[in-house]
Amino acid sequence: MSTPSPKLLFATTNKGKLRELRQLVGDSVEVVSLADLPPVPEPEEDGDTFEANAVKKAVEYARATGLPALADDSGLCVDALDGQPGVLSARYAPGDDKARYEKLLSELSGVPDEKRTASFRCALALAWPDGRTHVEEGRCEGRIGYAPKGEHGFGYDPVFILLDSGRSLAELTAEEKSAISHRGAAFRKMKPKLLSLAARP
Ligand SMILES: O=c1[nH]c(=O)c2ncn([C@@H]3O[C@H](COP(=O)(O)OP(=O)(O)OP(=O)(O)O)[C@@H](O)[C@H]3O)c2[nH]1
Ligand SMILES: [Mg+2]
Repeated sequence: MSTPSPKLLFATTNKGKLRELRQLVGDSVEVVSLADLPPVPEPEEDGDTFEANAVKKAVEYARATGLPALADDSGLCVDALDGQPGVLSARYAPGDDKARYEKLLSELSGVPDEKRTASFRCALALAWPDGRTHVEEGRCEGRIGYAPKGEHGFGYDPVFILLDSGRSLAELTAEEKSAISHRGAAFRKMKPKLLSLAARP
């Protein structure tokens, strides 16, 4: 029996997102990641919204590879910073994730608990090689802590505190995070479209 051909490209360069998307999709759809394919130029993320950037990434990766592509544009919107870093979350500070959340903590120094509210947002875009697209969004509410805690997750997770439990997103297992996260919420809305890719004629 021949190996079945891949049905869906996870079009992200972010290993944390890739890990979460793989766990969310399980074995319901055959997937490949960018690392499995010949190099493809990285789209410029010049949109003003998560949706615009997610669609741009999905369309460009689908055209370049000939595969249906699922792209994720996401970020952290902090109320006391007028929604920043928002779509610029990945570029908020040079260096690594730690440098970025440390900058955030320093920007919020002296800001009291009740004004440290924030939300994670995620737009997931599915694009077919012919240019058709479908977008779903999700969000997760919380507040920014005062020091990092937890070893799981990625990005700003160690400083993002959940309102009900007081735990950081980085203190949750991958399954616990996906059950309440912006990405998990967007993914569950997108899932029927993804399953339709796997359907055999
Ligand atoms: O703590 C976090 N938990 C999350 O669940 C999460 N989701 C997104 N982010 C942050 O938001 C930016 C995304 O930027 P982004 O959408 O452009 O992705 P990226 O550039 O890393 O990869 P790509 O998918 O574009 O290839 C990056 O700084 C991420 O750290 C998160 N941080
Ligand atoms: Mg990016």
